[in-house]
Amino acid sequence: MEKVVSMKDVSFRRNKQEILSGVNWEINKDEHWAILGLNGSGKTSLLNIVTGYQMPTTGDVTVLGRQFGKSYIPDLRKEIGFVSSALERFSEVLDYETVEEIVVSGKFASIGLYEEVTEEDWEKANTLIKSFRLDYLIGKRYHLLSQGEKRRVLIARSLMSEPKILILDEPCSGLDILSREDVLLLTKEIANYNCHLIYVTHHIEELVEEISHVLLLRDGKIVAAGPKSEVVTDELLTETFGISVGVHWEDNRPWLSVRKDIGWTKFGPVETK
Ligand SMILES: Nc1ncnc2c1ncn2[C@@H]1O[C@H](COP(=O)(O)OP(=O)(O)OP(=O)(O)O)[C@@H](O)[C@H]1O
Repeated sequence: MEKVVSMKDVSFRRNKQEILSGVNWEINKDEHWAILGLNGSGKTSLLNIVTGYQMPTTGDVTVLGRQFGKSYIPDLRKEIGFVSSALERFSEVLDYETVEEIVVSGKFASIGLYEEVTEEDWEKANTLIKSFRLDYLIGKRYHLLSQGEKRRVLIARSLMSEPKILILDEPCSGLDILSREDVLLLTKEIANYNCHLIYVTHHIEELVEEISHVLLLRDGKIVAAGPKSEVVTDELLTETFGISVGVHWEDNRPWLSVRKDIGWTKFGPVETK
């Protein structure tokens, strides 16, 4: 069966720095992944390779049936949706557009409305707006939305082009608990849109039920990659984050606590028992 993403022995070097090394990773059909790792662990670099924005220094990469080095990569990008807080930096372009204009413009995978929009496009945008429970915002301009509403609108927009992979890069960063839960509820909807989710976060409590698999990254190397229940463990997360942590599960959702038996100084861990 064709893999959604396949990486074999991938490395990525810049200025003699080994940013990624020995990366072997596969996403199969119907899997939804989360990527966790400290700042600077290589998450963005890994995603830049998946989207074809950066070529690996060594190794083989195939994404959605396109083998890097042998396929035309710009076509691939049309099949990958990407939502990150970086998009909000373009907000002056979006500011005076209405919620429905922003969602429908996702058809062109560009910011703003530049091409002709058909009746069918509007219908599709309206369906997305309804299923993402954004209808109460119809007619409202982007700059008037709360941070959480902006994220949800951008996620709805990203599905207009029917991507086969959707990357959400820290979609809940900076949100309060209520807005975070609203965004997390959307992951259920996204799973119905026939696309494969890659969800980047620093917080394991965002690994909701729909996330089936997890990749842990530390210093550019994979600590573990596989089914969520096998990867989200005390030992593997402690290794990934470099601080002693414990996981507990509530309603199939993991939560993290820092363990008291180990204290931290600037020189590293010390026993406190
Ligand atoms: N093009 C590049 N040239 C030089 N160094 C780079 C380049 N891209 C990334 N790096 C370095 O590689 C390391 C990994 O960066 P990356 O942005 O992939 O980490 P990250 O896990 O996404 O971090 P964060 O959680 O802070 O976003 C960092 O030390 C970064 O400075």
